[in-house]
Order: sequence, then structure tokens, then C-alpha cells
Amino acid sequence: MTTMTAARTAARVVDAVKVYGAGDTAVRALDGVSVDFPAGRFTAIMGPSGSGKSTLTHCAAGLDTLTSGSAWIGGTDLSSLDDRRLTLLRRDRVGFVFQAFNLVPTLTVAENITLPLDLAGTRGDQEWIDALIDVVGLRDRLHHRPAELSGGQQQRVAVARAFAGRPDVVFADEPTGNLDSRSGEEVLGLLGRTVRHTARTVVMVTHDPVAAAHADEVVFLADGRLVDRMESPTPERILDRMKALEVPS
Ligand SMILES: Nc1ncnc2c1ncn2[C@@H]1O[C@H](COP(=O)(O)OP(=O)(O)OP(=O)(O)O)[C@@H](O)[C@H]1O
Repeated sequence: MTTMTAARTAARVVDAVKVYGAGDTAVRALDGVSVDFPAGRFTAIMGPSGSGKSTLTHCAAGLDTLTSGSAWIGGTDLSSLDDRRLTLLRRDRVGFVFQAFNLVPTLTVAENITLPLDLAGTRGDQEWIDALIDVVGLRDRLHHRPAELSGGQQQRVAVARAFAGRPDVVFADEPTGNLDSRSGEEVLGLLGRTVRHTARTVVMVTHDPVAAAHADEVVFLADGRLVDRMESPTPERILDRMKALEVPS
């Protein structure tokens, strides 16, 4: 009964360096970041503007490549994959939610949710998708088109789509950036519930302490480096930490 298993890591980067450009104009967006995102947890990435949050997320998700260091999804080193296998990994094992909802306007809600599965040529797990539709509260909107939905409802469709293929990890980049605070709260509550009730993993970039406080843990970046981690965050504690990071040195 006392057997402990080490927490599985859904995604991680090790000694991640990302340099944009070259010579005098080179920008070191990530400067040796090592961070793991435990499976079954909701992790938020915070840091001042330009600290490398989006770069870290894009490299961890296999949307961009590191200059040096390694990025892993589960036990797979992304640098070991050719373009085709990387595309397949992103399709089959990673979900994305962006600030712009990126729904296909001509498809219904139901079709948008299953789009990644349809593109992959699989029906997916019907029971799972059915349960997801209830979790995101869209059962009575399934045959509507995105333009007939509020922004918050559209983002809930995007969340359901991100989880539809039961990915190892869902990356969300400012998912509430285009929403009013009430719809934003709904989407954040939804991300948290999905993680807790279905043991999925979410990694979310945000600049909003209230949004980050929905996560189980916050990791803080400054100048391309990991500077802190905070368990069981509250908006007040996050704000205090951010204020310290934003003081010019
Ligand atoms: N494609 C690019 N080419 C050149 N420089 C870039 C590129 N993308 C990002 N950068 C630079 O890398 C650094 C980190 O950018 P990044 O977007 O990762 O930060 P961020 O923390 O997500 O910022 P924000 O909160 O403002 O979105 C910044 O100095 C940025 O200007």
C-alpha cells in the first residue's frame, strides 16, 4: 500500500536554449531552461513580457525547434524525429488552445471538435468525446456554427477539440486573452476540471495572475531563465512574485 510511483512527466525541456537571429541582432529567448511538466497536472507559465514564455511553450510542444538542449513529450526526444514523425506526434499526442480560437467557420461545433480526429482518419473514443461535450457544456450547441456562439463558447469548443484525441498534454497560450473576465473564468475552470477529473495535463501561458491561480503550480520565467516555481498559487502570491521579477535590475 505504501508503494510510491514517481510522478510521470508529460513534457519537459532540458538545458533549453533558443536564439533568434544571429550576430548583433541575436536574441537569446531561452537561456538554459530545464523544466518538467508533470502528468495529470495543470501548470501555468508566467513571467514579464519577453521573458520567453511563448518560445518555451512552442519549443516544448514541437512547434519550433531549440538552438540547443532537448525537448521531450513523454519519453520521446523531439529532436530525434524527422518532420513527418514530428507532425504525427503533434497530431496524436499534443493538443493546442490559442488566444484566437482558430475554429473552422464553415464547420459545426461537433465537426470542429472532432476535426483533428477526422484529419487523422480515426473516429477516436466516442465515449470520451461524448463526456467531453458535457464537460464543456456544449451539448445544446453541437449543430451551431462558430459565428453563432459567444467568444467564451467558441473557446470551450477549442478546449474540447484540444482534448478530443486524448493527448498526453494540452498547451494553451493565453487562452483567455480574447475573453471578458467572466468567460475567461469559465474557460479556466473548465481547463482545471478537465485536468482534475480526467487526469489530463495542461501547460498554460498567461500574464494574468488570476488566470495562473487556477493552475496547480506556476513556473516563473525571467530573461529566458526559470527563476521560481510555486505550488498551490493564489493571485496575491503570484502578483507579489511578479512585482519582484519586474523590478528593473
Ligand atoms: N520569431 C522571433 N524572431 C526574433 N525574436 C523573437 C521571435 N520570437 C520571439 N522573439 C524574442 O524572444 C524573446 C522572448 O519572446 P517570447 O514571445 O517567448 O516572450 P513572452 O514571455 O511570451 O512575451 P509576451 O508576454 O510579451 O508574449 C523576446 O525578446 C522576443 O522579442
